[in-house]
Amino acid sequence: MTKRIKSASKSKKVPVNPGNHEVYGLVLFAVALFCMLCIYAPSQYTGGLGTSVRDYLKDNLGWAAYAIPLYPIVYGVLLFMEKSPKSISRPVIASVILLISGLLASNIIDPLSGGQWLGYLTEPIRKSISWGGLLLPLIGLTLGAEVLLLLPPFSLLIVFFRLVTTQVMGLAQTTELNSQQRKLYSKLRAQEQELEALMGLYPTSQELKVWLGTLRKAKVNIPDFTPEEKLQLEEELSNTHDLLQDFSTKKAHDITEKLQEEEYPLPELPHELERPLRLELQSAQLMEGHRTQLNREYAELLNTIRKMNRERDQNVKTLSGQVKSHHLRQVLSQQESRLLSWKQTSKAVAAWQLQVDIFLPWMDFLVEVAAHAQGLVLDSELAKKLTQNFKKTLREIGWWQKSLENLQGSPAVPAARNEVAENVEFDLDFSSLDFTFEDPTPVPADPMPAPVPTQNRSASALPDPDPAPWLDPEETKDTEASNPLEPEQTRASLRDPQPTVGAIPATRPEPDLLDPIPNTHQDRRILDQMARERADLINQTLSEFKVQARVTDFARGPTVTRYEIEPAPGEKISRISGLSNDLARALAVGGVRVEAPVPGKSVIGLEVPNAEREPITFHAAIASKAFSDSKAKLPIVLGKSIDGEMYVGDLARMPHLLIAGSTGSGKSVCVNTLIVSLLYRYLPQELRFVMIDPKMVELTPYDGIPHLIRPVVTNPADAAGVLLGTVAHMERRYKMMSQVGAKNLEQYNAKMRQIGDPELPYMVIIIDELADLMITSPKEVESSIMRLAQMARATGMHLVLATQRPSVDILTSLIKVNVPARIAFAVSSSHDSRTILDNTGAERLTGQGDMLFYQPGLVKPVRLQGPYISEGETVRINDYLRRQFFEDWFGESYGTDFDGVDEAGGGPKANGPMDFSDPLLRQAAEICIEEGQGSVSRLQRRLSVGHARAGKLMDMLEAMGIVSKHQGSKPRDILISSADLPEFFGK
Ligand SMILES: Nc1ncnc2c1ncn2[C@@H]1O[C@H](COP(=O)(O)OP(=O)(O)OP(=O)(O)O)[C@@H](O)[C@H]1O
Repeated sequence: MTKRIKSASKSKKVPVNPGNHEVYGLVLFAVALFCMLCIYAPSQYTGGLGTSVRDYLKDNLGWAAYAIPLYPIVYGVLLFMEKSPKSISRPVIASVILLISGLLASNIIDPLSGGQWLGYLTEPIRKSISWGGLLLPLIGLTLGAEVLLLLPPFSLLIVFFRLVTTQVMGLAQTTELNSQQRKLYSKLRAQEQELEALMGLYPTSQELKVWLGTLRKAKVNIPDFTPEEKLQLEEELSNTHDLLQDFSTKKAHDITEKLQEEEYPLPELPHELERPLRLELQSAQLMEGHRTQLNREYAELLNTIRKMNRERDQNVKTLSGQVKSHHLRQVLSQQESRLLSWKQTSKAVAAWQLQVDIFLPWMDFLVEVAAHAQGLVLDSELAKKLTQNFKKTLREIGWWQKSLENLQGSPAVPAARNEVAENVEFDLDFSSLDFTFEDPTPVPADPMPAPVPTQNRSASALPDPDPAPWLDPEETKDTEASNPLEPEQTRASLRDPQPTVGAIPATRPEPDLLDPIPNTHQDRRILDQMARERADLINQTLSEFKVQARVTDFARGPTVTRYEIEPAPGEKISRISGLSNDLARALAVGGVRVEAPVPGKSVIGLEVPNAEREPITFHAAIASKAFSDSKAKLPIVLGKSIDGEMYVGDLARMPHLLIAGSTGSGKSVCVNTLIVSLLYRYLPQELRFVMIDPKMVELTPYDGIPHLIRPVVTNPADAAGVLLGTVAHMERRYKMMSQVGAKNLEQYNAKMRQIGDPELPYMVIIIDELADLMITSPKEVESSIMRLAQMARATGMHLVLATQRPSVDILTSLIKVNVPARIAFAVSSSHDSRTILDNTGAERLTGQGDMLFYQPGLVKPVRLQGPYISEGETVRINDYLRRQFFEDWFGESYGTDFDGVDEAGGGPKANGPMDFSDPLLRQAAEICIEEGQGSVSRLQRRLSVGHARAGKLMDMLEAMGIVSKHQGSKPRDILISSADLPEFFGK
């Protein structure tokens, strides 16, 4: 026995005193438990010391703090079981190397995400060589892996470099080819890439496999080909090109058939739901909020379904031309995500329908309640129940109808409602009421107000396909009468109405093209009461967690209410922010955001989503004093803050803006409000847009408006060329400015005014979905954006970039550094929020235009609710603008700068397809001959057509050889006489 013990103690080298190993093991275990508690558990379980330890570890070690408890656990277990810690030394060392390398990498990518300790080391590296610093952690990671896998040090790196060398050698071989071989080679490579892309889409296709195999074989043998073989290969390549084209066309045809089967029916809005509940009942006010909400949800569903339909139509269009693999890929992936999102949308439609069915009977019921003298008591009780649990009460209509039936026989004269409503006690014992009245003398209910058709608009009689959900047609009269926006303009338009068709001179659009400002009836008393109840709940939760703080005030914003919490002296802010999830649970909301401290105050802000949002319409936003009195050079409406202030930004000062957020969070609406803000301020002579919209749905409605210097670019492949053209135009502006000694656009234009020469307009370049461009041609796009972002400000050119993919490969550090103003909409993670704002917070936003806006000069991002502009409103404004004509000196002189460069590097691209069957073509030629010069603006005026169509007519006349090419600011020459016209157009 003694022998056995001896030999055992020999084989297991115990590092500690044999008697104490269990104690040491338990101590380590306790340390691990303490660390786990501090790091993983909410702060109320850890106390002051725990919170300090957690803060210390997290601040200094970043995310690696989560791994810390693992080490004492592992060592504790080993000691307890009397095992030698040496047995795990290799994995432990490897894990430490890997952790440190990971921390270094994350600090280089996202400063301080890996904690302050390593931050001191990585900061100088990051500053001097930026992402180049990733080499260091890369070496560390390979070392860690080598230790773990028992490989000799640096062996992985050596293998990697061997691989690279082989590739480079291969590349060197291709450079040895002569120029003819190279040409052949590059053709072959292009076809190979197209084939590979198609193989990716159709991996089972045998024909593609065979073609690809043949091509690859030929590629290898090119250097040994005789001249005859080369000729043969060229022929084969052209055959394969045709075969590939046929293949893609056939696939496009198959997909189109499927696209045509896709159906997304629009739900119907019951007309009862359009009528507001105008009853002086507390419960009716709550129900009215629900009705508005249902309308809003309906509008959202409609919007989503319309978008899907539009995208499907756009897909069909894409596949109708010459189809390449990237078209197929784009359409297939959009189709896939559309089908997925239809699954969700159809569920949402069904849920909405169910809610409507539950709600509709209440509308008649409330009318009956209002008509009854005793109804006010019922109303007060109903309001109480609704405030307590809205959804549950909504489902109990049967019970309430029965209660009303019991009131039959009461005198049916409506009482003085307001008085009673104020005097009724909310905790009345409803069950004690006697409902058995005799001699019923029912009085007809208050007639429900019938909807009044929206006022005729002076400029467009188009029905609004997507009215603002909260719009009440009956309010049109009141709101328009009380609309403070430019009353003279409105009156002038009434005196001298614009014709509804035909060309009109360029003027700023009038506010009456927008939907009327809705009159949202929200009872402040009820809202304040609800806010006070929530403040009590917050106080209660804070004291349950023994946090010494209390709510001192609140401010109700359009989307969230900010409760101002004052901590007692010595109380840590981190304790309150650590409770955000518990507070959200206590308040029964999805999430709350803590702003610590509120700028300018010594309190902590707790932002809690409102049960009912206050809609901010674009009309109301531009009618605000903030917009009408704005001295900004390029004023853009941003939204309303929690304090009720309307924020109007100045794009000229930003000087470029980045908008990012997850899908459906409100980016497109924001981009629209931004564009329309500028359209309301500037004529096309003063401001021009370049719009790039690879998604093909968001900006295409603006096609044809005179402010566009070229049609909206929808093909990502063209976008890089257009951006290059825009950079070239910026350089041209610099030259023009230096010739007259101007430092910026304002100085240049002032000089031009003095000598009576035309001024240069501001330019705003909008890219809606940067990700699509960055994927197609990342280098070209990034470098053009960089050049514009760094230099364009002085020339009056400004960028607006929008993306739904806030990842570091899209929002590269170069782009972020040069685009300092940011709008973040709701995102799914704090990591995304950091990528956009370099700060967390956007993950707590509630969607639907709820945003954080930041620009240099602000202490921290401001939370705003963006204004809503409906599709119908944008359509009306665009239709109005499309009819405008003006002397387009700028477009005729410099329009081709923005045409982009075609793929072969040749000349500028044409602005969309030419339609030689345009019935106005001959008339356009006659006008030019008659006037002895070719001018787009003259065509616009004389033919009463929009700028885009006149421009196309002129392009066609140029292509036919009737007018000369454009020559700077001079009108085009006429190259034929009227006697030659029959040659072109027949007798
Ligand atoms: N400012 C706003 N006020 C009220 N509702 C809004 C606002 N902005 C957006 N919404 C609602 O959110 C929906 C989605 O908005 P939007 O289409 O702008 O999202 P998105 O981020 O552009 O999505 P996607 O990237 O999929 O196009 C809209 O249909 C609208 O109902």
